[in-house]
Amino acid sequence: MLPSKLLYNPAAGRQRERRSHVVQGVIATLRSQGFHVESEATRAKGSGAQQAADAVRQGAAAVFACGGDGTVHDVLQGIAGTGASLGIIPCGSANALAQELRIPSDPLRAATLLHPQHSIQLRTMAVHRGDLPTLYSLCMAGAGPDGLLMYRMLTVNRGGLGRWRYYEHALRLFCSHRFPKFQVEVQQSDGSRAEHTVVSAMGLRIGDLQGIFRGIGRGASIHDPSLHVILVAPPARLTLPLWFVLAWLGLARLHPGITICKAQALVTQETVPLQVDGEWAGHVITAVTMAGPLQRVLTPAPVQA
Ligand SMILES: Nc1ncnc2c1ncn2[C@@H]1O[C@H](COP(=O)(O)OP(=O)(O)OP(=O)(O)O)[C@@H](O)[C@H]1O
Repeated sequence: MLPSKLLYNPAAGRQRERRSHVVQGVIATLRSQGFHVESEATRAKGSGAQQAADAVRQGAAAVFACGGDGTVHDVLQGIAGTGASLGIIPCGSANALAQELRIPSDPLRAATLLHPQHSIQLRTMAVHRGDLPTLYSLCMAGAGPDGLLMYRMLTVNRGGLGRWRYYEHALRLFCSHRFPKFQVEVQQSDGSRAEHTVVSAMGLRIGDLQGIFRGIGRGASIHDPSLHVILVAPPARLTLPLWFVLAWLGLARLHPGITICKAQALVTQETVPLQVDGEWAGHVITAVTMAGPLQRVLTPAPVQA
């Protein structure tokens, strides 16, 4: 039996009143499959990182994040580099990483497919933020409008409306805000470096950001050892909506103001509003690299990395 901890976010997703019932079912299933698992609710926003680190210190060899991408993000901060495996039980309104790994969106069904011997090693992104602690990610980091959106969302009661709250606030932000341009340096896989003036810069590991942002990540993959970089040139009023529409149609590469490339690092030359995995990460000078630690992740079936 693999000593494990399941951290569930009582504030994630919908059907929160059923969460403890679902969690009990998930635990029973995981136990029957070889995980000696104990559960604990996350205590507050971001607390999953410390709780996951404590679980590993107390002997957990796997930590399950039961929630959405935000809960996975929190747990990863606590276990990256420790050797503990990450398990994902989707219960959020956005479960993009689970989907990328072909983990079913139904939590009980997901639990039935996870076994201690089924896992892959994935390289994490390291997101350096000046004096702030480095963050690790398996999903995405974005500087510019998406960072600002996550800052705005800090004060919003999401009230179980899930993604619709994001869409509403994204629209409001676009209508009310001027997005300043900033300089980024892209270090490409062949060692070359290029500077760009942009209004938005993203480093992605997943191809489907779900919902109306679905098309934006097309071409990115968690199994790709390099970073999928998307840069959007000014003027924001023109290039951002055109990007959105063309991405929706699967034609983002036709956008004259968009650069899409594979890279090893993406560095901003000035402070920018930053989001990592859909979480506000500060107004910082940022360096996103593919040099984070390898992370073992439980998957439904053995997959060639
Ligand atoms: N006990 C808690 N109380 C309040 N917030 C929490 C708690 N535990 C975790 N969180 C925070 O909840 C946020 C959302 O978590 P998550 O992404 O897992 O759910 P979600 O329903 O997909 O999220 P959302 O729709 O709000 O993006 C994260 O910022 C996480 O840190």
